[in-house]
Amino acid sequence: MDIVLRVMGKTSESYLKEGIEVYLKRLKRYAKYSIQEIPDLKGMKNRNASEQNIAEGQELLKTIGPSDFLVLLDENGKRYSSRGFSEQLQKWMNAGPSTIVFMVGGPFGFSDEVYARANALLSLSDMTFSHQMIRLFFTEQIYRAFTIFKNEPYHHD
Ligand SMILES: C[S@@+](CC[C@H](N)C(=O)[O-])C[C@H]1O[C@@H](n2cnc3c(N)ncnc32)[C@H](O)[C@@H]1O
Repeated sequence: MDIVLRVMGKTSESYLKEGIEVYLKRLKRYAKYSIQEIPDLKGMKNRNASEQNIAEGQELLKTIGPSDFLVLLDENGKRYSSRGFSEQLQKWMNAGPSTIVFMVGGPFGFSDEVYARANALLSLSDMTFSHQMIRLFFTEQIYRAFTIFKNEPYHHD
């Protein structure tokens, strides 16, 4: 099974790239996890928030297969402890989709069409993070979730 974090645009900051690489390397022994960057859309500066959301949403939805399990990262989604997330991830995996896609929204979040396709909404905090930083925080949480499944001494309650 593949676990994918799908995001709009490249990871721009080297300090984030470096941190993400650390966790991608560590994750190799546990899961088929990757970060897929969808190229930024051109001409967005002249569009209002709702137009941007709709255009980005259409791009994001093109990348979702009919049997993909889609989880949106969203401040208003369900919050878990790291241990709770680890259990929930295992349940989603046990349900047997070939791919679980976690998706990060753009500067204005997601369009209604994307919300309508989502299978679940996941919040990492009540605070809002940049769409760049969330890539690192989420990747570390995925690593943490796998070390919890495996009972390895990374997470301490
Ligand atoms: C800058 S935020 C945009 C959020 C903004 N509230 C909106 O909807 O207009 C960009 C993206 O980062 C992700 N994100 C930021 N903070 C988050 C959090 N606390 N939990 C989960 N995802 C978050 C979400 O995918 C969000 O769509």
